[in-house]
Amino acid sequence: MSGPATLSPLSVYHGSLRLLDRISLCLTPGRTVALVGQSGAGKSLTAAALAGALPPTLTREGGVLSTRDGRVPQVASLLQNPRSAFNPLMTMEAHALETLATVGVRGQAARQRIAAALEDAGLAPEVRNAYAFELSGGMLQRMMLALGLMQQASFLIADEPTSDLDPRSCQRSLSLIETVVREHGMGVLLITHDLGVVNACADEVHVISEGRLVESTTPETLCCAPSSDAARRLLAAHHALYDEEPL
Ligand SMILES: Nc1ncnc2c1ncn2[C@@H]1O[C@H](COP(=O)(O)OP(=O)(O)OP(=O)(O)O)[C@@H](O)[C@H]1O
Repeated sequence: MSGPATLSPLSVYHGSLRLLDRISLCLTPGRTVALVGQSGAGKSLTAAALAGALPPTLTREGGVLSTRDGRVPQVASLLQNPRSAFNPLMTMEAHALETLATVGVRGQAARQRIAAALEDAGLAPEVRNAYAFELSGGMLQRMMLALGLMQQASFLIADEPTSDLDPRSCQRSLSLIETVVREHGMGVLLITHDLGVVNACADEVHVISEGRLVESTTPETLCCAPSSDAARRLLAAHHALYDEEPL
Protein backbone atom coordinates (compact mmCIF):
# COMPACT_ATOMS: atom_id res chain seq x y z
CA MET A 1 0.00 0.00 0.00
CA SER A 2 1.42 3.40 -0.98
CA GLY A 3 1.34 6.69 0.96
CA PRO A 4 -0.72 9.72 -0.08
CA ALA A 5 -0.85 10.49 -3.80
CA THR A 6 -1.28 13.85 -5.50
CA LEU A 7 -2.92 14.52 -8.83
CA SER A 8 -0.84 17.06 -10.72
CA PRO A 9 -3.06 19.86 -12.11
CA LEU A 10 -5.30 18.23 -14.71
CA SER A 11 -6.78 20.08 -17.68
CA VAL A 12 -8.87 18.43 -20.39
CA TYR A 13 -9.76 19.94 -23.76
CA HIS A 14 -12.18 19.21 -26.56
CA GLY A 15 -10.42 21.00 -29.39
CA SER A 16 -9.86 24.49 -28.01
CA LEU A 17 -12.69 24.18 -25.48
CA ARG A 18 -11.37 23.64 -21.95
CA LEU A 19 -13.58 21.12 -20.10
CA LEU A 20 -11.41 20.73 -16.97
CA ASP A 21 -9.25 23.52 -15.62
CA ARG A 22 -6.26 22.51 -13.47
CA ILE A 23 -8.03 20.04 -11.18
CA SER A 24 -5.70 19.04 -8.36
CA LEU A 25 -6.48 16.55 -5.59
CA CYS A 26 -4.69 14.60 -2.89
CA LEU A 27 -5.78 11.03 -2.10
CA THR A 28 -4.78 9.36 1.15
CA PRO A 29 -4.95 5.65 2.04
CA GLY A 30 -7.78 4.98 4.49
CA ARG A 31 -9.65 8.20 3.63
CA THR A 32 -12.58 9.01 1.37
CA VAL A 33 -12.50 12.20 -0.67
CA ALA A 34 -15.76 13.21 -2.34
CA LEU A 35 -15.99 15.19 -5.57
CA VAL A 36 -19.42 16.79 -5.95
CA GLY A 37 -20.94 19.01 -8.58
CA GLN A 38 -23.98 19.54 -10.73
CA SER A 39 -24.57 17.66 -13.95
CA GLY A 40 -21.93 18.57 -16.55
CA ALA A 41 -19.55 20.05 -13.94
CA GLY A 42 -16.70 17.68 -14.89
CA LYS A 43 -16.90 14.87 -12.32
CA SER A 44 -16.90 11.92 -14.72
CA LEU A 45 -14.17 13.42 -16.88
CA THR A 46 -11.99 13.71 -13.78
CA ALA A 47 -12.73 10.07 -12.93
CA ALA A 48 -12.03 8.95 -16.50
CA ALA A 49 -8.73 10.85 -16.59
CA LEU A 50 -7.66 9.25 -13.30
CA ALA A 51 -8.60 5.80 -14.57
CA GLY A 52 -6.74 6.42 -17.85
CA ALA A 53 -10.02 6.12 -19.74
CA LEU A 54 -10.59 9.52 -21.36
CA PRO A 55 -12.28 9.33 -24.79
CA PRO A 56 -9.65 9.62 -27.56
CA THR A 57 -11.37 12.75 -28.92
CA LEU A 58 -10.26 14.69 -25.82
CA THR A 59 -6.76 15.88 -24.97
CA ARG A 60 -5.26 16.24 -21.54
CA GLU A 61 -2.54 18.21 -19.83
CA GLY A 62 -1.07 17.00 -16.54
CA GLY A 63 -3.24 14.82 -14.32
CA VAL A 64 -0.60 12.33 -13.22
CA LEU A 65 -1.34 10.69 -9.89
CA SER A 66 1.91 10.03 -8.06
CA THR A 67 3.17 9.38 -4.56
CA ARG A 68 5.77 11.51 -2.77
CA ASP A 69 8.54 9.20 -3.96
CA GLY A 70 7.38 9.64 -7.56
CA ARG A 71 5.67 6.26 -8.03
CA VAL A 72 2.40 5.92 -9.94
CA PRO A 73 0.05 3.90 -7.68
CA GLN A 74 -2.41 1.21 -8.78
CA VAL A 75 -5.91 2.66 -9.16
CA ALA A 76 -9.08 0.58 -9.33
CA SER A 77 -12.43 1.81 -10.64
CA LEU A 78 -16.03 1.32 -9.63
CA LEU A 79 -18.21 2.55 -12.46
CA GLN A 80 -21.71 3.99 -12.66
CA ASN A 81 -22.62 1.22 -15.10
CA PRO A 82 -20.51 -1.80 -14.10
CA ARG A 83 -21.85 -3.98 -16.96
CA SER A 84 -19.97 -1.85 -19.49
CA ALA A 85 -16.67 -2.77 -17.80
CA PHE A 86 -16.96 -6.49 -18.61
CA ASN A 87 -16.47 -8.36 -21.87
CA PRO A 88 -19.69 -10.41 -22.34
CA LEU A 89 -17.67 -13.31 -23.80
CA MET A 90 -15.33 -13.67 -20.82
CA THR A 91 -15.98 -15.30 -17.44
CA MET A 92 -15.20 -13.41 -14.25
CA GLU A 93 -12.17 -15.66 -13.78
CA ALA A 94 -10.86 -14.76 -17.23
CA HIS A 95 -11.26 -11.06 -16.34
CA ALA A 96 -9.46 -11.65 -13.06
CA LEU A 97 -6.57 -13.55 -14.68
CA GLU A 98 -6.19 -10.82 -17.29
CA THR A 99 -6.14 -8.13 -14.58
CA LEU A 100 -3.61 -10.05 -12.49
CA ALA A 101 -1.35 -10.64 -15.50
CA THR A 102 -1.02 -6.84 -15.83
CA VAL A 103 0.58 -6.78 -12.37
CA GLY A 104 2.70 -9.88 -13.04
CA VAL A 105 0.69 -12.36 -10.93
CA ARG A 106 0.00 -15.72 -12.61
CA GLY A 107 -0.66 -19.43 -11.91
CA GLN A 108 -1.35 -20.65 -8.39
CA ALA A 109 -0.65 -17.22 -6.85
CA ALA A 110 -3.30 -15.72 -9.15
CA ARG A 111 -5.87 -18.36 -8.17
CA GLN A 112 -5.21 -17.70 -4.48
CA ARG A 113 -5.61 -13.94 -4.92
CA ILE A 114 -8.86 -14.42 -6.86
CA ALA A 115 -10.34 -16.65 -4.13
CA ALA A 116 -9.38 -14.17 -1.38
CA ALA A 117 -10.65 -11.12 -3.27
CA LEU A 118 -14.01 -12.74 -4.12
CA GLU A 119 -14.50 -13.56 -0.46
CA ASP A 120 -13.49 -10.04 0.66
CA ALA A 121 -15.94 -8.52 -1.83
CA GLY A 122 -18.73 -10.74 -0.51
CA LEU A 123 -19.00 -12.92 -3.63
CA ALA A 124 -19.42 -16.71 -3.72
CA PRO A 125 -16.51 -18.73 -5.20
CA GLU A 126 -18.78 -19.91 -8.07
CA VAL A 127 -18.95 -16.33 -9.38
CA ARG A 128 -15.58 -16.95 -11.04
CA ASN A 129 -17.36 -19.13 -13.65
CA ALA A 130 -20.11 -16.60 -14.39
CA TYR A 131 -20.48 -14.29 -17.39
CA ALA A 132 -21.58 -10.67 -16.87
CA PHE A 133 -25.14 -11.36 -18.12
CA GLU A 134 -25.58 -13.91 -15.31
CA LEU A 135 -24.83 -11.37 -12.54
CA SER A 136 -26.84 -8.44 -11.15
CA GLY A 137 -25.55 -4.85 -11.29
CA GLY A 138 -24.72 -5.02 -7.57
CA MET A 139 -22.73 -8.24 -8.05
CA LEU A 140 -20.83 -6.72 -10.96
CA GLN A 141 -19.95 -3.73 -8.77
CA ARG A 142 -18.62 -6.20 -6.19
CA MET A 143 -16.64 -7.92 -8.93
CA MET A 144 -15.10 -4.58 -9.96
CA LEU A 145 -14.11 -4.09 -6.37
CA ALA A 146 -12.71 -7.63 -6.19
CA LEU A 147 -10.56 -6.84 -9.26
CA GLY A 148 -9.17 -3.81 -7.41
CA LEU A 149 -8.51 -5.85 -4.27
CA MET A 150 -6.69 -8.63 -6.13
CA GLN A 151 -4.44 -6.04 -7.84
CA GLN A 152 -3.78 -4.64 -4.36
CA ALA A 153 -4.72 -1.22 -5.71
CA SER A 154 -3.98 1.64 -3.33
CA PHE A 155 -6.84 3.82 -4.57
CA LEU A 156 -10.39 3.39 -5.78
CA ILE A 157 -12.25 5.80 -8.06
CA ALA A 158 -15.97 5.30 -7.45
CA ASP A 159 -18.00 7.19 -10.07
CA GLU A 160 -21.62 7.60 -8.93
CA PRO A 161 -21.65 4.09 -7.42
CA THR A 162 -25.15 4.55 -5.96
CA SER A 163 -26.97 6.19 -8.85
CA ASP A 164 -29.95 4.22 -10.18
CA LEU A 165 -29.83 1.82 -7.21
CA ASP A 166 -32.74 1.11 -4.87
CA PRO A 167 -32.16 2.20 -1.22
CA ARG A 168 -31.06 -1.28 -0.07
CA SER A 169 -28.57 -1.76 -2.91
CA CYS A 170 -27.37 1.81 -2.37
CA GLN A 171 -26.66 1.02 1.28
CA ARG A 172 -24.83 -2.19 0.28
CA SER A 173 -22.70 -0.32 -2.21
CA LEU A 174 -21.72 2.31 0.36
CA SER A 175 -20.89 -0.24 3.03
CA LEU A 176 -18.70 -2.07 0.52
CA ILE A 177 -16.75 1.14 -0.04
CA GLU A 178 -16.51 1.66 3.71
CA THR A 179 -15.07 -1.86 4.02
CA VAL A 180 -12.30 -1.30 1.47
CA VAL A 181 -11.36 1.92 3.25
CA ARG A 182 -11.46 0.49 6.79
CA GLU A 183 -10.23 -3.06 6.27
CA HIS A 184 -7.99 -2.71 3.21
CA GLY A 185 -6.77 0.84 3.78
CA MET A 186 -7.66 1.98 0.25
CA GLY A 187 -8.02 5.69 -0.46
CA VAL A 188 -11.27 6.46 -2.27
CA LEU A 189 -12.29 9.24 -4.63
CA LEU A 190 -16.08 9.16 -4.42
CA ILE A 191 -17.84 10.99 -7.23
CA THR A 192 -21.44 11.88 -6.57
CA HIS A 193 -24.05 14.59 -6.76
CA ASP A 194 -25.78 13.25 -3.63
CA LEU A 195 -24.90 15.24 -0.51
CA GLY A 196 -26.46 12.53 1.69
CA VAL A 197 -23.85 10.09 0.35
CA VAL A 198 -21.10 12.65 1.00
CA ASN A 199 -22.21 13.07 4.58
CA ALA A 200 -22.40 9.30 5.14
CA CYS A 201 -18.99 8.42 3.69
CA ALA A 202 -16.60 11.27 3.05
CA ASP A 203 -13.79 12.69 5.19
CA GLU A 204 -13.38 15.71 2.92
CA VAL A 205 -15.22 17.11 -0.07
CA HIS A 206 -14.31 19.12 -3.17
CA VAL A 207 -16.91 21.03 -5.16
CA ILE A 208 -16.45 21.25 -8.93
CA SER A 209 -18.25 23.73 -11.14
CA GLU A 210 -17.73 24.35 -14.87
CA GLY A 211 -14.56 22.26 -14.81
CA ARG A 212 -12.89 24.04 -11.85
CA LEU A 213 -12.62 23.22 -8.15
CA VAL A 214 -14.43 26.04 -6.35
CA GLU A 215 -14.50 24.79 -2.75
CA SER A 216 -12.62 22.22 -0.65
CA THR A 217 -13.93 21.55 2.83
CA THR A 218 -15.42 19.01 5.26
CA PRO A 219 -18.91 17.52 4.76
CA GLU A 220 -20.06 19.31 7.95
CA THR A 221 -18.96 22.74 6.71
CA LEU A 222 -20.43 22.11 3.28
CA CYS A 223 -23.77 21.45 4.93
CA CYS A 224 -23.71 24.34 7.42
CA ALA A 225 -21.70 27.09 5.80
CA PRO A 226 -20.98 26.49 2.10
CA SER A 227 -18.82 29.25 0.66
CA SER A 228 -19.38 28.79 -3.09
CA ASP A 229 -22.48 29.41 -5.18
CA ALA A 230 -22.10 25.92 -6.66
CA ALA A 231 -22.25 24.30 -3.20
CA ARG A 232 -25.24 26.44 -2.22
CA ARG A 233 -27.04 25.33 -5.39
CA LEU A 234 -26.32 21.67 -4.60
CA LEU A 235 -27.70 22.12 -1.08
CA ALA A 236 -30.81 23.87 -2.37
CA ALA A 237 -31.36 21.05 -4.89
CA HIS A 238 -30.98 18.48 -2.12
CA HIS A 239 -33.56 20.36 0.01
CA ALA A 240 -35.96 20.56 -2.90
CA LEU A 241 -35.60 16.85 -3.69
CA TYR A 242 -35.91 15.46 -0.20
CA ASP A 243 -37.94 18.30 1.35
CA GLU A 244 -36.05 17.98 4.60
CA GLU A 245 -32.82 19.08 6.22
CA PRO A 246 -30.19 17.98 3.73
CA LEU A 247 -27.51 16.31 5.83
N1 LIG B 1 -16.39 13.04 -25.01
C1 LIG B 1 -16.71 14.31 -24.83
N2 LIG B 1 -16.58 15.22 -25.82
C2 LIG B 1 -16.88 16.53 -25.65
N3 LIG B 1 -17.34 17.03 -24.47
C3 LIG B 1 -17.49 16.18 -23.44
C4 LIG B 1 -17.19 14.78 -23.56
N4 LIG B 1 -17.45 14.19 -22.37
C5 LIG B 1 -17.90 15.17 -21.55
N5 LIG B 1 -17.93 16.35 -22.19
C6 LIG B 1 -18.34 17.65 -21.63
O1 LIG B 1 -17.53 17.89 -20.50
C7 LIG B 1 -18.29 18.51 -19.46
C8 LIG B 1 -18.17 17.69 -18.19
O2 LIG B 1 -18.78 16.42 -18.40
P1 LIG B 1 -18.83 15.29 -17.27
O3 LIG B 1 -19.42 14.06 -17.89
O4 LIG B 1 -17.52 15.16 -16.62
O5 LIG B 1 -19.87 15.93 -16.23
P2 LIG B 1 -20.41 15.32 -14.86
O6 LIG B 1 -20.13 16.32 -13.81
O7 LIG B 1 -19.89 13.94 -14.66
O8 LIG B 1 -21.98 15.28 -15.15
P3 LIG B 1 -23.07 14.13 -14.79
O9 LIG B 1 -23.32 14.25 -13.30
O10 LIG B 1 -24.27 14.55 -15.58
O11 LIG B 1 -22.51 12.80 -15.21
C9 LIG B 1 -19.72 18.62 -19.98
O12 LIG B 1 -19.89 19.92 -20.50
C10 LIG B 1 -19.76 17.59 -21.09
O13 LIG B 1 -20.69 17.98 -22.10
